[in-house]
Amino acid sequence: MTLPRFYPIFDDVAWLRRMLPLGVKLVQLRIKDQPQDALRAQLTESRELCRAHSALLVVNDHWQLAIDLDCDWVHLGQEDLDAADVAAIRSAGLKLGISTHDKAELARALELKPDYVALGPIYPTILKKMKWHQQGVEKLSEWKDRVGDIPLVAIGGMSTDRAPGAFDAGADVVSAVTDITLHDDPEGRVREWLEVCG
Ligand SMILES: Cc1ncc(COP(=O)(O)OP(=O)(O)O)c(N)n1
Ligand SMILES: Cc1nc(C(=O)O)sc1CCOP(=O)(O)O
Ligand SMILES: [Mg+2]
Repeated sequence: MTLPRFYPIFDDVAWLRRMLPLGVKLVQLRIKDQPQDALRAQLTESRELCRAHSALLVVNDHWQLAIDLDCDWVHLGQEDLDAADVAAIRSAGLKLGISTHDKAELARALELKPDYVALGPIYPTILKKMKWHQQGVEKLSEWKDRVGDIPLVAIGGMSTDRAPGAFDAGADVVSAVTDITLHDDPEGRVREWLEVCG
């Protein structure tokens, strides 16, 4: 499977309203700590916006809601996998992306036949506290050897300047949050990302 090479992550549908018209074709909605009705409204509008812009929407964490709302993709981390019903996700036809941080997590992910594998944090991230030290781009080459044709996503501290190095090392897709959301001109930054990612 070939995925778009630029994969921004946002915490509110309002970002999707702004960024999808610029040409973003793969986007994750990563919402923490919202009540179920608000989540449902966010996912429903995001699904419709992505359909209207021919973009892929990946729902982080909320796999049951993604099934219920007829979404196409979910992203799960290792702790999410402990509680998720992967068989239900698969039988509902959803595609699945999985986070990995070490070889044991990668082995677990590969057993589930993921539609992409993410490796992070490639560089230090300020988005959330992580127990993992930065992996470095070299680890992307090792991961690419291990995942073969499964798309490999580089995440964590990524920027437009760092993206080419990640692609050269073996990433198929580069994901970013704060490089966009904390930028003075998020739309301008997304345009730069789209250019860098070709
Ligand atoms: C593309 C991508 N990679 C990694 C993550 C992290 O997932 P997870 O470890 O479950 O952590 P949270 O994002 O849920 O805090 C991701 N969301 N997307
Ligand atoms: C959500 C997330 N997961 C990571 C992982 O390594 O699994 S790093 C990360 C944060 C990415 O944000 P930023 O681009 O601002 O560093
Ligand atoms: Mg998660």
